[in-house]
Amino acid sequence: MPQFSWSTFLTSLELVKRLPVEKVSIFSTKEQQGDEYFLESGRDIRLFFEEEAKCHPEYLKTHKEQVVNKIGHALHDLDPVFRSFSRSDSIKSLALQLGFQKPIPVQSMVIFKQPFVGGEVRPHQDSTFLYTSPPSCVGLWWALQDATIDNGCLWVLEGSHRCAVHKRMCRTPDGKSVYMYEENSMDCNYTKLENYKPIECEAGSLVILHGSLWHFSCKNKSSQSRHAYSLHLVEGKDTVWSPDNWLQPFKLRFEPL
Ligand SMILES: O=C(O)CCC(=O)C(=O)O
Ligand SMILES: [Fe+2]
Repeated sequence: MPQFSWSTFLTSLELVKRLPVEKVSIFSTKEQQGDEYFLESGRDIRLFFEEEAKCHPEYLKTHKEQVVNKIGHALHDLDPVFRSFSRSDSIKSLALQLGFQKPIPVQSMVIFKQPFVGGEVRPHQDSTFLYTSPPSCVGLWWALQDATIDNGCLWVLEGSHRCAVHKRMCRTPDGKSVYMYEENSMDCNYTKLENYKPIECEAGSLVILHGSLWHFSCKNKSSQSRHAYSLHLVEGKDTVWSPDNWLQPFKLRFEPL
């Protein structure tokens, strides 16, 4: 198993300090992220904030490290420390063991689940956002801190990796916003939260998420943060990256491991 490189964690804290608060972009899984700042973050490194930050713009400027929700989405290409970790031999070897022939990292995020304000991530399948034909997305999620029920660990719907990809988030033809599209009818009941199981794990643990697996995480109501690094791979051999995915390679081409 690829060991997490702790220098990447320190780098993410440095990035939060260094990156400008150009725009108070709030990350929410309740509303669609249709704005330009989000849509162009696929091939850049950008900061997103908790909903609470919207009401406290001054606080955000002085204490952004306490209200940052995530940094994304091309750390694995653009930041040298994240790049060397995300493209290490051990991650490539893991991807090959998982059955990838030409693994391509397409998205990376440091997800901060801050004490008291860290927001929920609603139930979803990762292939909804990173769709290939046929679907091939796999998420690698490292706990940077112990993840518990109290601080908002992942919850997964066992067996749902066998479900079809229910919805897709697509870019509108003008490229300026996104909409949800029902790709397949609902073949598993993902709405019953009591059927999900918590994945509590220690700092450094790696959780591998099949792109069709339904998962969510709750708001962090505790005083302990629950930060994570998440890297998504897709298959580059005999698959097609959907031209209407929100995340497009544009000038920064996708590069296999
Ligand atoms: O860390 C979380 O709470 C959610 C992460 C997630 O959905 C992902 O990495 O695919
Ligand atoms: Fe996810």
